[in-house]
Amino acid sequence: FLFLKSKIRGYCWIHISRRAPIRLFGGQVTSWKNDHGEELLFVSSKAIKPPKPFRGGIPICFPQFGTQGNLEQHGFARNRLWAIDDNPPPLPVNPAIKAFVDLILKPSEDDLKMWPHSFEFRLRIALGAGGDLSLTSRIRNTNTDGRPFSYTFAFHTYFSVSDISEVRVEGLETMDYLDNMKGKERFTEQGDAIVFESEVDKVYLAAPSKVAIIDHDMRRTFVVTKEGLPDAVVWNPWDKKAKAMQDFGDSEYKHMLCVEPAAVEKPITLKPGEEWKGRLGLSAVPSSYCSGQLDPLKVLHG
Ligand SMILES: O=P(O)(O)OC[C@H]1O[C@H](O)[C@H](O)[C@@H](O)[C@@H]1O
Repeated sequence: FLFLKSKIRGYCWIHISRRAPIRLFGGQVTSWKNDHGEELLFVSSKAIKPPKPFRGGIPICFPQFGTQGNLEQHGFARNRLWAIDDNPPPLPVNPAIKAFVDLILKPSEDDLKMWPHSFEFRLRIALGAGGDLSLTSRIRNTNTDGRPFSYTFAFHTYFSVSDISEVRVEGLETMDYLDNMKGKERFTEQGDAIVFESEVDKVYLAAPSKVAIIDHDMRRTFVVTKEGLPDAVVWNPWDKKAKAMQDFGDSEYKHMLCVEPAAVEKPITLKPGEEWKGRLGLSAVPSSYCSGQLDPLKVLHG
């Protein structure tokens, strides 16, 4: 089968290959498991029900990332009911894909009052034979008044990690970033891989197409690939902000890390009839870390 549809707690979920449930509210992947049934994405034990955004999995930020505009934080797509797209325009066939589902979001009359642009947002969620997960976004300007529109975007991916203090992110060293905690001021990352000792909220600019999250304790490496999305946001709220968030446990920051392929610094502009495509690829590979034996270049370049 390609996917199953079920109704749990009054709202609709779909499951592809029993390994990745997707919430139609938000078009949001809420779980991704490996062959051993281990959860790879973080979901807060305090995640709340619609109409609030769901804390965990892979929320979609569109048409605005963060507070960069007049809309609600991260835009409205994560707060809308998406539909199953029964007849999506074809995408190039990838033989590694085992199962997929297509979703679609179009603006409601109320959305058009807030953001006066007509669009079709198609999302393909696919599982590969080895358990890899990919999300492909296609956004089309369907304005009939000849007007272009611009937006910012992110796949706000929450990874589950054993202990944030033991995690390293490889691939972003020496990159320029905007620090959301310092009024979006621009800095350059120094030296080594990124480690975590306090709150982090950074937008890495023109980040590489592959980033690795190395979890020593779990002996696992997440490889995040991105296409069409120049930036990568890295976020962990740490203890103080965790306590202030209603839908997040006080100590849950220890077990999560957001690495979010995104288009933040330079908004994407589409003319009527134009379509943009962005892709997120996730794989989780076993890593046997033994004091410095893990070769980051191997992780990043295969
Ligand atoms: O609480 P939310 O609206 O889901 O946002 C959670 C976080 O998302 C991103 O990572 C932003 O860079 C952060 O500034 C924000 O705090």
